Amino acid sequence: MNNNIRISYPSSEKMYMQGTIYPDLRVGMRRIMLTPTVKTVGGRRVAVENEPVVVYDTSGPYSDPDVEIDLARGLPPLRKPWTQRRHGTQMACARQGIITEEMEYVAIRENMNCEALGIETHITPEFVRSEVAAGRAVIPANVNHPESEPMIIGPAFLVKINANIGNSSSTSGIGEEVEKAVWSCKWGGDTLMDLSTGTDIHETRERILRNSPVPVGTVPMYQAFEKVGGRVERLSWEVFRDTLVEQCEQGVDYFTIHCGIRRKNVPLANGRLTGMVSRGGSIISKWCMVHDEESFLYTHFDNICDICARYDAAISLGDGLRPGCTFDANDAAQFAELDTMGELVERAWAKNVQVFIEGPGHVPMQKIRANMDRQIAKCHGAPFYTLGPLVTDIAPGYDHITSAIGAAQIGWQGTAMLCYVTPKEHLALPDKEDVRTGVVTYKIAAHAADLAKGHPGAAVRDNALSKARYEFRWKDQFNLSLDPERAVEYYKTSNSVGGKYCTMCGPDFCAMRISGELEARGCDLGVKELKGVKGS
Ligand SMILES: C[C@H]1O[C@@H](n2cnc3c(N)ncnc32)[C@H](O)[C@@H]1O
Ligand SMILES: Cc1ncc(COP(=O)(O)O)c(N)n1
Ligand code: SF4
Ligand SMILES: [Zn+2]
Repeated sequence: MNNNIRISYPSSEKMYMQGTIYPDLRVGMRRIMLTPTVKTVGGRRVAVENEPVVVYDTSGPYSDPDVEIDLARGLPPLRKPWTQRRHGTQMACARQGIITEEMEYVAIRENMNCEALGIETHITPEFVRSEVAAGRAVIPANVNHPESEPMIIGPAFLVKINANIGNSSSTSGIGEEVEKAVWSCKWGGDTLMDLSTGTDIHETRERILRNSPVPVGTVPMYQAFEKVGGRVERLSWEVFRDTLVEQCEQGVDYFTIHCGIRRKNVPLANGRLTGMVSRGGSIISKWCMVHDEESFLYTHFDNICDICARYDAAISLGDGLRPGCTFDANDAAQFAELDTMGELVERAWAKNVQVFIEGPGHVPMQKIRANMDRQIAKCHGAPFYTLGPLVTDIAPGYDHITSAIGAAQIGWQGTAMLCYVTPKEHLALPDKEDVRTGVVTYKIAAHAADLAKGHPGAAVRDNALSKARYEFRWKDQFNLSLDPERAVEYYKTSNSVGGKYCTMCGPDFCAMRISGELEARGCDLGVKELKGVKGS
């Protein structure tokens, strides 16, 4: 294993913001340093400073040069002192009116440096508490995953993205999976799901958890199924329960469990074009049919909640009957399951267990809204977490894009977390480079949704980048971008750094240059001082 794993970003510094309720809190952020704007005023060249831009940072201690990284030992246990003095789940605390360390942490994190910029925000620690109390937001934070930096999933907050990693029976080792995990954090992944189904499932998860600064989710059914040698008839509540406890002990922050599948609803998927595409969903459906019994995930739901409550693990109600093609979208099977999930939400809340709802899948654009509306109508305000959705089926190799189109739309409509899809979807197990592409693609979808929703301060980075672009501050444009390495690589394919144009139009046709010259001659084109972008 490469023990020197580090994350760095060009012209960026790690910075920390302090807590108020809890002055010991240090909330990590990234500050991007910019070069000055050079103007000619009255024949003299003057340099006007551009303020650094502060951005949300998922890279944890990996980007802090003062923290020693040792993958064999794992990250520092940030949350340990907090969880040791606490009794009860985040939801239990919230309902008692207690603002936990995690709640103040996420409030600071979501606002970035809005206060310094004079941008108003609705996000206060008390607001976070009230959203968690109402079940409208989830802070996935297993007491046994102290390495994780708190984050929040809810429609009133920044839209989050999840990256799926993990091995399959055919490929990849533990070192590779840890590398993918850290890589996802570098590019902006907010949570990770370890979906391993191959060898060393327990040890792979252990190494990911100990080195993950973001919450980790799993589908415990995969390991339970592996334990019974892939023989559905041998599966039982007991095997599942023991697996769930094992993973809770390790520190898994949220579990995808397909509790919404009822035996009576399984046949609804029969007439579909692509049947069932959920692994967990197909396994539990087969169990129901083989045993001719109701699903033990449904009948034991309260037991599942009791286990999760002991560790403050959250439940992600898995969409086992999600449509696997646009033709099957919004059918009776899918919506029967969604309605069942709505029933289960209140039972989780009765035990102070945080819960969110998984959604599809493959959905053409005109059918996306009905998914969000029905989730809102039936699930009592619990956050929605969707896979894409992919808006067409005809682009294998480009399904990060077919799905990001749907993800941006459903994110704007109120979905709280978007599960990424990589270019390898439907084709092969993604590698490290696919993780980067998937994460950056989903950052685009999530950020587009944040802008459209008007999240406080979301536009600061866009405006700073646009200003840099207009002023031909190329390095600032690259450094402010989601993938600076890619931007500079493309620029260099046919430019030498620094010109007042690029090879797209060439010097004579560069509209931005012509426009800039007009302005310099005194034609005011109306660009005003931008909030949060000083030095205009
Ligand atoms: C539910 C989603 O999870 C993805 N998925 C399943 N297993 C893995 C894995 N090991 N790595 C990455 N993605 C995975 C599938 O491609 C599907 O889109
Ligand atoms: C958003 C999301 N991520 C992961 C899964 C689990 O996969 P599966 O349902 O295939 O077991 C899921 N159902 N939804
Ligand atoms: S991605 Fe591949 S292995 Fe998974 S369901 Fe589709 S065809 Fe089967
Ligand atoms: Zn698919």
